[in-house]
Formats: sequence, structure tokens, C-alpha cells
Amino acid sequence: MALKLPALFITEMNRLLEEEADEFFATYNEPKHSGLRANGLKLTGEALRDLSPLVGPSEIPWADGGYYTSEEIRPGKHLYYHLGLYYIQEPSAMLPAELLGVRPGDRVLDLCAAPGGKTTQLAAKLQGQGVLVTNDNAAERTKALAKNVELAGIRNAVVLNEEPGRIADAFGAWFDRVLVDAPCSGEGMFRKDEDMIGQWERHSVERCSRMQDAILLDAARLVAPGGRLVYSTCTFSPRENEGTIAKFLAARPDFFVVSTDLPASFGFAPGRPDWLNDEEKAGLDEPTIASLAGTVRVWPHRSRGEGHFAALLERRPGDQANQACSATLATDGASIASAAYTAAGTLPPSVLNERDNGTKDQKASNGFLNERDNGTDRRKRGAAPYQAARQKPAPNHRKEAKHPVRVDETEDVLNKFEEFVKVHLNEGRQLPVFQQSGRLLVRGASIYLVPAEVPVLSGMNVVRPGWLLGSATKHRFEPSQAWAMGLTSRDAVRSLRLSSSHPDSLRYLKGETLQPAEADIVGPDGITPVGGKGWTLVCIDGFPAGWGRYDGTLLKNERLPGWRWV
Ligand SMILES: C[S@@+](CC[C@H](N)C(=O)[O-])C[C@H]1O[C@@H](n2cnc3c(N)ncnc32)[C@H](O)[C@@H]1O
Repeated sequence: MALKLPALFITEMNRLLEEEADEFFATYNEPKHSGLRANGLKLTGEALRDLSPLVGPSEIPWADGGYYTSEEIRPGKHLYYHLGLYYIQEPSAMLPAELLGVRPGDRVLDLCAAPGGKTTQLAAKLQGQGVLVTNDNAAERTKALAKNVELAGIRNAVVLNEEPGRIADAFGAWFDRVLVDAPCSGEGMFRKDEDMIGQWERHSVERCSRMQDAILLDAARLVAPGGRLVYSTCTFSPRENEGTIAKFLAARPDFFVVSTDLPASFGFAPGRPDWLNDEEKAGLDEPTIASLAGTVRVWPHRSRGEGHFAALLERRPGDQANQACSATLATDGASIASAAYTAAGTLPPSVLNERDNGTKDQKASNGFLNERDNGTDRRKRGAAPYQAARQKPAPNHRKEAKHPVRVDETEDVLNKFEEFVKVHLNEGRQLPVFQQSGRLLVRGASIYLVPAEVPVLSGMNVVRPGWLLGSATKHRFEPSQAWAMGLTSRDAVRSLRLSSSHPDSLRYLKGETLQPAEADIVGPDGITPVGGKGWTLVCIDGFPAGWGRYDGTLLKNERLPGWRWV
């Protein structure tokens, strides 16, 4: 065996797998599986395969747009990676988001999300409709999460750095779909990442299992009646898999296991209720214990993927437990809602809609109401939703006192932003996006498009309250890289059309100034030269790569240093 596996792990796997163990251990002498997944927000798997030799001929059968690839190809070093056209992801890791069955328009929560592989997959399922709240409690890791959200061009995501309990207090049972890709002992990743072996010795299965129990109980509070939750790990240990689910079902009988029923050709194995210990079985009836066979185990000796476990759970419709969550929301909301933002939006926040069963009085004591009332007023005045941020901040904004942003500064940011949209963007395509999919929010000098329906997230650690569109400086509005990545070439009045084989493409991604041919500065149709000067969306093979400023001869590179290909 090439890898030095922990002795305890070897003993345990021999005990569990019995006669299958030799076959299992033999996989540690074989190469690991690698994959990538086309970013469905930008192109299909077939389109990516037509474009790129990176994509091997072999599809990952359980993942939309997923392909096996080889490490030698180094897909992270390719230009298309920097355009957000795909995400490099281990094949089994593509399963949980598929199981969740996300539909466009859903409210989706990815609770343990960094660095964001499954988040980008869930966003593609939403196709820009609905809301994706993506969270990780490790502040450092949310940097990579936010970057991957932006690289993928996701427009309807909120990125949080919070503890699950605080999210549950604020949102209540608000989500149609929740993913808990739990921290785990990582036994299934030994072949992919040898460091996991050392970490296994330090982080015991028992410690992980306690964390999982707590996260899952908080996650349950966030699932709307009739909604679904996927729990997944990349470990083999029954304590962290069937054991965690069994204890959860005993604590939350309003949830049940949905049998996954996947094609036998995938090679997945059923969950193992027979591996539960007495403590885990306590309080469960026989049919519930047996239902754990409906969860999924991915074994490297049976499937073309590393070790994984996934359980699809559903919350029974119409249960009453939800009302308790809402009461907590309303009470806690009063303090949480000492708002963090300089301005709120027009669309009625639906945190207190009928799903949450909040009473009128509860609503009245909740700071979320400010936002809705103001929104109603503005709608009466007929103001366009995208002007939403023009309103006086509510008087009780706690963080505002710390970093005061005056209303006239908010006005200034908005004026500069509107001027930018008018001059540089194809308004006919952009305004409907602003009006239909969210509300504008000014925070400091930056402006965001917050997904419609998302409440004011006051008092929470918000990494990105929405799609970062850009920031105002003293003299102008500067569009963000995130905005560029979520646009198409048709959205800009002026774009630079580059082909990936042209040396300027690489030079642009590396941050260099370009001297483009005039004929390549084109209008929204991507063909007709437009000339003129100003902000220009740089597109490679038709996909946005970032902004530049064209002065008629040179194109100044506006890709921020953190985004440059080094
Ligand atoms: C398996 S990783 C997630 C991988 C991610 N889903 C992806 O596809 O890229 C587990 C994550 O859970 C986070 N985590 C650990 N404890 C947490 C908690 N209590 N609440 C939220 N996230 C937590 C870790 O920081 C880690 O990023």
C-alpha cells in the first residue's frame, strides 16, 4: 500500500467490510479520480467539451456537466478556469448537490460551504432565479467562498460567515432546500489529499460526530415544511454517517429519509442500518432504522469516485414545530434587526411571510418591518425598484453609528452608479435584471444587488449581501470584477472581443495593458465595431473576463491584482 494509513482506520475498515476489505484497500494503489464540472450559468457540459481539450470523453453519470479529467492536464492553469467556465471538483463530491433537487426559484442554503464547490453547482441549478444563501463559519475560508461565487458569475447569492444557530434564529424555516456538507474526519479523501491522514489522527471521529449533530439540528430549523435537506460527508465512519442521521431522526421525527433510488450503473451502495450501535438506534422504530438503507455510500472500489456518504431528508409538510421557530425569529429579530446597512430595499422581505407564521404583533416588533413599509411607500410613489436604496436609513442602525454613511453619500453612490449604467451598459438588458431579481443596497461606497426576498440581514456577519456591482470613488463609479463575471457580452455598450488563442487574452488575464485593434472594440451584438472611449467589457471567446478602460488606443487593465493570473 503506497499510503501509510492509520492503523486504527485499517482495523475498523477490515471489521466493517469483511471480505470486501481487500478490494477496498487495493484502491489505495490506484490513482485517485479527478473531475471538473461545467458552470451551467455560463455554458453546458457539451459546449465546454466542444471548446476545450481539458474535458475528457468520459461523463460523470450522476452530475450534470461533470466530466472525468486527469490531474496532468492541470485544469486550474487554463484560461477557461479564469473565465469561470468550470469548477474543479472530485466526482463523488458532485453527488450531494444533485440529490438536493434544486429548482429555479427555490430558496437554497448551503450551510457549510467553503470553498464553494457545491455552492457553484447549486447556483447553476437555480439559473439565477430564487436565492442562494451560502455560509461557512470559518472566516478565512469565506474569502475563497466569495471569490468562487464571483468567479462563477453567480448573481443571486448572499455569503455569510455565521454559526448555523444564528442563521436559524434569523431566518427560521425559510428554505426549500438546505445542504449540510458537514465537517468530517475525511476518511474518503485519504487518496486525494494525504494531509487528511494526519488530520484524522488529530480530529477524532467522535469529535466530528458531535459537531455534525449540532449543525444538523440547527439546519433542521431552517427547512420549510415539505422542504428537503441533504447531509453529506466524505468519510466512511458509520458514526458520522448513518449514526448521525439516526440520532437526528430520533430528535426530529418530522423528518424522514427519502430513498435515493439511483441507477445501479453508478455503483453506489446503500447506507448500512446494520452498522448502527444501540445508542444510535435508541428511540427509533424498525421502519425508521430500515429507512437508512435509502442513504447512499460511495465506495472507491465500487464507483469511479472517492469515498462519500449522502442522505436525502424531507421535512413533513404542515407540521407545527415551525411556529416555534418563527416566534424565536420575531423576538430575536428585534435585536438582530438593529440594521447593519445604510439602506434597505423595496421588495417586501418575506422572512415574515406566511411560511413563518409570524403574527402581526411579532412583525411590528421586528426591525425587518421598516424595510417592507418603506418599500410599500415607494411602490405607491411608483419609484422603480432599482432606485430602492434611496431612502433614509432607519434610525436604529447599530453598525451605522460606527461607520456613518450619510444619506447624501448614499445618493452620490447611486448617482454615479446610475450614470455608469446609462453610459456603459445596455440598459434594456440590465434594468430588467435589477427590477426583477433584487434590490439595490449601498454599503459604504459599494453597491450590491441583493436577491429579491432576502431580508435585511442585520447584525449578521455578512461577507457579501448580494452581487457586488462596484464602488464609487470621488470622481466616478468603478464596476467590480464580480459584476463583469455575471454579465454577458451583450450587456455592455462596448466590449473587446478576443479569442482565447490570441496572445492578448493571456496578457489581459495577467493584468497587462493592451493595444487592441479598433475593429475588435464591438457593440452589444459582439460583431459591429463601436469605437469611442470608456469602460469596456473584455470578453474571451464570448465570455466576460473583466473590465478595461479604452482611450481610443490603449486599453487600461482594470482587473484587480487579486484576480490576476500569476
Ligand atoms: C467538507 S467542507 C465543505 C466543502 C464545501 N461544501 C465544498 O463543496 O466546497 C466543510 C466545511 O464546514 C465548515 N464548518 C465547520 N464547522 C461548521 C459550522 N459549525 N458551521 C458552518 N460551517 C462549518 C468548515 O469550515 C468547512 O469549510
